Amino acid sequence: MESLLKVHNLSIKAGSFSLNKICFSLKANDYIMILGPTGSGKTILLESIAGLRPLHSGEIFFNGRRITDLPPEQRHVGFAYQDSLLYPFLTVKENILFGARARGIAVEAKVLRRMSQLVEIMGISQLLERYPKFLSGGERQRVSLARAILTKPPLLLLDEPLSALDPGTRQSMQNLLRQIHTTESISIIHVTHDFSEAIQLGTEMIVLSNGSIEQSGAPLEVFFRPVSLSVAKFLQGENLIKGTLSTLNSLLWFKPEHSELLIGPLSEELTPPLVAGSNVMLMIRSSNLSLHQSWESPSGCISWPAEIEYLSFNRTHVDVHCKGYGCWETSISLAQWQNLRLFQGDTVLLAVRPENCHLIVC
Ligand SMILES: Nc1ncnc2c1ncn2[C@@H]1O[C@H](COP(=O)(O)OP(=O)(O)OP(=O)(O)O)[C@@H](O)[C@H]1O
Repeated sequence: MESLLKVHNLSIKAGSFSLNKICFSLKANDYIMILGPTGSGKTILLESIAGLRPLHSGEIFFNGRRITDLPPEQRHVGFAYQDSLLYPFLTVKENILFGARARGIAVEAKVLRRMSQLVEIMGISQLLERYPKFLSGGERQRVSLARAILTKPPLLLLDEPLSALDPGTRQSMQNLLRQIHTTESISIIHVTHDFSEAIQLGTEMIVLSNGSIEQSGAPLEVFFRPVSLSVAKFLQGENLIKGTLSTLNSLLWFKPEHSELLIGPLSEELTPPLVAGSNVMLMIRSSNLSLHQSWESPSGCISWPAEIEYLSFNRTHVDVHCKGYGCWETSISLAQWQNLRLFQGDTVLLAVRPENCHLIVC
């Protein structure tokens, strides 16, 4: 499929910070989530696509047309800023209609009808005559979002658009974004710090670090298979264990540092570039590590004994922290815990399927 947006070798300098040779493309109907530590260049990247930052080098194409030097108003992208940036001397209604007014369509019945529907869904219909300084942070964010999506731009750029919302309002705004993405064919690039938001909404994910793309791909692929330790840590990878690879019976096994345990044999698909003696980090997502009271290893799994160090109870599940050949974290549902009745000091069997042992080269 043709790319709607193509960013090629984009570099930007801002003081001592630089965004380095960013390349990615977005197909019509993609929903790209951009994540990265604070200061990694997420906002600068969005601003450069919107035409608000001059490029140091590189090119941007939109619908096959080079837009690198086009001013923002000729790019037809919607932009909702992290800090809303509403016009202080305009009311909420005038702010929402601002882009439509610039295009001479603010008085059209269908535009006014869409505005009424949006403000109703967003819970801000009672605020239309207010000025921005009399709005809460969450209200300002919703006004900014309404302004960005009113004219159905083919590309929508969102910079942490839901960060100031309470969980309930955030969920309904996520539903709205999913709906406009699918039913109105609006492609979206969305910056967030919230990984669960990225999984719920994104079809693609880009992780930025120090101004470069560190990893991109389907959100769950990046979640379960981070390419580097920094991506794994940023995405709160659990069960990150340092060790080396060893050979046993011509197959590769993982040996945790300071431990006699051999975890394996590892799935051959995961290890082709790796050889015995390689220093690696093993990562097992806690959702892939199961816990058993019987000593029989579940079929097809690698297993080892461990002692429960402590349990941490949540509303729906219990995090179980164990020690045995390393420190391990897994979680079980509250209902499971009620059946198993596990306590601190109990010995259990931990098990994982070989294909869920993800290796990161150190
Ligand atoms: N005009 C400027 N002059 C100098 N440095 C700048 C300028 N604009 C941005 N920066 C710096 O560039 C870096 C990247 O900024 P950016 O706002 O893109 O980060 P971010 O990833 O969006 O961060 P956050 O998650 O905190 O919003 C930061 O260190 C910022 O201080």
